[in-house]
Amino acid sequence: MELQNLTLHTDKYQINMIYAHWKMNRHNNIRVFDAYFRKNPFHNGYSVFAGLERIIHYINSLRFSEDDIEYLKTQPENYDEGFLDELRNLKFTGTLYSVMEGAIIFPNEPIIRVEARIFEAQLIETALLNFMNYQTLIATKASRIKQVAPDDLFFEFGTRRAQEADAAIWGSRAAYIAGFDGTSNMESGKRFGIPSIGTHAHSWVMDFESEIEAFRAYADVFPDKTVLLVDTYDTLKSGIPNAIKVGQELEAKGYKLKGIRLDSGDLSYFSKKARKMLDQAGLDYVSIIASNDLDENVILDLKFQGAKIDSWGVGTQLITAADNPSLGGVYKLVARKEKERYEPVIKISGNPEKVTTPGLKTVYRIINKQTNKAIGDYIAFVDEDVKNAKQLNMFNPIHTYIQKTVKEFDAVEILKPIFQDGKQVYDLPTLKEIRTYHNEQLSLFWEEYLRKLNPEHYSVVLSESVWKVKTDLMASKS
Ligand SMILES: Nc1ncnc2c1ncn2[C@@H]1O[C@H](COP(=O)(O)OP(=O)(O)OP(=O)(O)O)[C@@H](O)[C@H]1O
Ligand SMILES: O=P(O)(O)OC[C@H]1O[C@H](OP(=O)(O)OP(=O)(O)O)[C@H](O)[C@@H]1O
Ligand SMILES: O=C(O)c1cccnc1
Repeated sequence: MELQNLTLHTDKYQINMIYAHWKMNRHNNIRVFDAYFRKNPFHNGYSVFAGLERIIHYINSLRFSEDDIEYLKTQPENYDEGFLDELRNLKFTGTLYSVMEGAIIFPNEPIIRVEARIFEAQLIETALLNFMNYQTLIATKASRIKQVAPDDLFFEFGTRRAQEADAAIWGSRAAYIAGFDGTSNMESGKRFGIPSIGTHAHSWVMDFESEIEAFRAYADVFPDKTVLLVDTYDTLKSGIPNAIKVGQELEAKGYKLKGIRLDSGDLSYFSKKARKMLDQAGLDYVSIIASNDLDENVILDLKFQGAKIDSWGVGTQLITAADNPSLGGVYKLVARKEKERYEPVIKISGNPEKVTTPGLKTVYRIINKQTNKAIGDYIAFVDEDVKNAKQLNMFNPIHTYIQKTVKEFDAVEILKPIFQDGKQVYDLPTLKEIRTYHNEQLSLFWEEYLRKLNPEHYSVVLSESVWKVKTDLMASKS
């Protein structure tokens, strides 16, 4: 895949900060940043991580071109020539840990940790958050949608309504990670190997003298792949009867009509009528696909009404995350490396949820050995031995009354090394592997945490050492 250079895809204040660091000769100081978010979107109980592949491509192609440098020269900041030379030589030399795409993740735990020269670590904040926030948001929305009808097929139809091309392309990949089955976007199909699918539009029908001619013509061209859109004129009186006629004609030629698509009106009523009419005509194998501003709530309601729909085309609501259009992921400085020691740093806030958690940390998923289900996530300093601990005190830093001691557990570190000293040490998994990993991850959680309405709160806790450093630092700053 062609790598796109997005080095200037950053906020100006990042460039100005790294310039000021350079002027003060602080730019080589090693710093640690954590990326995390504070609240699940859509009132969901979890989020689904996506965006890592693009972050890896971005970091691997991090280079200021001469064009970029020329642009920087036009800026009123009047950056020194020495700084521009430093930029000319820039590449990522740091270490980056991340959870894997498809992972189930929760608020307030590091999902990406960057340890690098401040010069690099500061520069990449904007793009890294941009990729992580959008793709994780869409994967989470897709997961909610898929969950309401796990045995049905879901197709991503949102390109025309997406916030421009990148969102459409990477959004359809995010949806596929979280369980969608295909996309209408051909570029995503080509780039990522996602199954691409398509029916036809109303314009196809309107371009012929009659609906039946339009259906026949399409079936002639695609005799074994035809899905007919039946709502251009009158769904019950002409659309479905004409589709049945064409289905029977196809049968006579040894083919099978694949499906019909409903795109307006009462989708429950029409689908039940359509199913009956198709079955009575011997076309019980013809599937019914629905579209029209669908989201997880409408689909759930249609399932509840007993709609006879097998496949769902979901566009606008998914690709724009319409009911919660951003994920508020942040990237915070958590430690300064001084002479081989990591000095934890903190950002204080009146809102306890916004106080940062200091130090060089990692995240363990604590799994009950008997049930093989996740109990909670445990944030500890990297040098704490969590895996071999006899017992853990799961102590919630915000809701301090929540405490439990766990004994028979496996601690699985969910942050994985992606770059070590600038070198990529992580082999990119295939999308198939990512989908499998996602499903394995889902199976680690009790359904109480996964349900779409009022899910149980999943515990994300701090080790006692992290909590102590945090409270001591808070006390020292107040
Ligand atoms: N049985 C149903 N129960 C609940 N919601 C439904 C049902 N049937 C359709 N819907 C949803 O109701 C909304 C109907 O929107 P709208 O009134 O704009 O569509 P329409 O008039 O049928 O079609 P269009 O305007 O696209 O020709 C859509 O989001 C659709 O998915
Ligand atoms: O509704 P979405 O979930 O976004 O799914 C994609 C929509 O795009 C197409 O409609 P079109 O662009 O022709 O316009 P329409 O929505 O007015 O039918 C298609 O027929 C779906 O209705
Ligand atoms: O193939 C389809 O039916 C389709 C594709 C994009 C948007 N709406 C429908």
